[in-house]
Amino acid sequence: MSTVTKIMRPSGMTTKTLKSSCRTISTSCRSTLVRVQSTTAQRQTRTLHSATSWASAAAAALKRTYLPPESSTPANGAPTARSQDLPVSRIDERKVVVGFDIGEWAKFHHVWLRDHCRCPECFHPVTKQRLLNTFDIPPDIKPAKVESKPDGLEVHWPSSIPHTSFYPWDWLRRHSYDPPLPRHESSSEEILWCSKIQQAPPTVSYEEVMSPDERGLYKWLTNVDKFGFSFVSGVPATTEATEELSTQIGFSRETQYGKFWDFTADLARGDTAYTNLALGAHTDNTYFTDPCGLQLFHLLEHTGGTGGATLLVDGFYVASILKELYPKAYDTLSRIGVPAHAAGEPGSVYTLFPVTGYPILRHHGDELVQVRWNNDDRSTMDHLTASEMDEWYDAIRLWHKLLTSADSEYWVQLSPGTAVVVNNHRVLHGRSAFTGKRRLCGAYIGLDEYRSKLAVLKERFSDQDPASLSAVILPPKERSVWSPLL
Ligand SMILES: C[N+](C)(C)CCCC[C@H](N)C(=O)O
Ligand SMILES: O=C(O)CCC(=O)C(=O)O
Repeated sequence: MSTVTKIMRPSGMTTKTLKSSCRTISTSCRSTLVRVQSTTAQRQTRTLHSATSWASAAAAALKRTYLPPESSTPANGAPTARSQDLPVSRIDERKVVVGFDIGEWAKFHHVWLRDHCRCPECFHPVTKQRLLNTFDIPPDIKPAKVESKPDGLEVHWPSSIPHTSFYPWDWLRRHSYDPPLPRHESSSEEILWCSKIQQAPPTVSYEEVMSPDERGLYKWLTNVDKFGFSFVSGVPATTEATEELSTQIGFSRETQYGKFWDFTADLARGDTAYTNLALGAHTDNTYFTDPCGLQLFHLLEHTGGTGGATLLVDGFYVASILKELYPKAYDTLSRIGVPAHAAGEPGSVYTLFPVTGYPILRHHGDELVQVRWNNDDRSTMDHLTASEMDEWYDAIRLWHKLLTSADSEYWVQLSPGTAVVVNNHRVLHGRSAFTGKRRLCGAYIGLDEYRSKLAVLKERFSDQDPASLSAVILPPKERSVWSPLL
């Protein structure tokens, strides 16, 4: 799955222009970036399949174009006959070759195919766990026969270890690796945002979210999936209602601050969150190996004072600007680890292992998957060379400049009744200093719990637009052993 980050520049702006305009960014959001997790090529149009049916001679000629040239050793078994427009398959010395389309073929190791059999004997139909012992498979196993069936490839293993396996075409194609064929899954879209998001912040109503059909919950989490945060309006201003709201997503993540927090500026816990100081844009739990996934906040009260506005910044948006304008700094922040600690509680002291910590920008391949930034919770930087130290400070200064620009910052004054959930791996949060009595409640939710709930809701509603889901309560769909998730 590749990720494409596109910067839709105001017309006529070139990168050079961009640099100058970015440095003088005032209020206008420089651009809207749409980061689309998309497949690479679109499926080639099956021009041939729409053509008239083939004469056997033509089909024979085509088989050659469907499949790569035969391996040096003669293949055992001619390609299965192509009929009713089915993919073709052939047994080579160590792999089965499947021709899905003109020029779209992939090879699968014999041992891989046997190892991935998902019949009830090899793969538990209920628990979706593997039952087959991989290490009982002879390393030189080879199918006796392969057959192209309407729904998939049927493989007959040799009579010495009799077994028949079946692999749906779509599943085989999705898991192709030699070579990996372009994926055709619908793209899931991440929308990077700047301060302009204030015009239409992603919001769902409490009533929708709490609806038993889970339609509103799907809408809420789809917002978080796209924007990295979402408000929930109309939440009763109580800890009970807020806790019930957070458990709609999943069980909360307990930490040294408790399972569900109800906090104010009384230093009840050893952290500046429990003061009235301003907190710059940060992500939480930088001192944990695995920072929490979601963070839910609900302002329950603010009386007798001012300030206490909430700050949200899209870390992926800011990172994309840093990458565009200062690629060297982007690389530095993607490489150099930052140590962190939480040492304000007498009964606990959290530090990172390895002690040199993790980079501010974490990637999976080329894709940015996490922003980890809290300059207040940072420990001592002592693992860099002198020149790296200069490089790192230069880089975080550029990062800070972009992070705190009017273009990036979205300030909002929360009020009782409106909760907000942020993806702590992407969106940074903070607050302005305040006076008076200010009380918030909320919870952390693990990234895996959030992703699991979203995946279940996608299974249930995937073919419907969350915005237009009917109020009908859909029963949970039976999860197939061929689910694209497994
Ligand atoms: C529990 N509550 C969210 C109120 C505060 C947590 C402390 C925040 C900490 N400085 C961090 O950045 O992780
Ligand atoms: O008080 C707030 O609005 C946010 C506090 C905060 O940043 C945190 O608890 O992580």
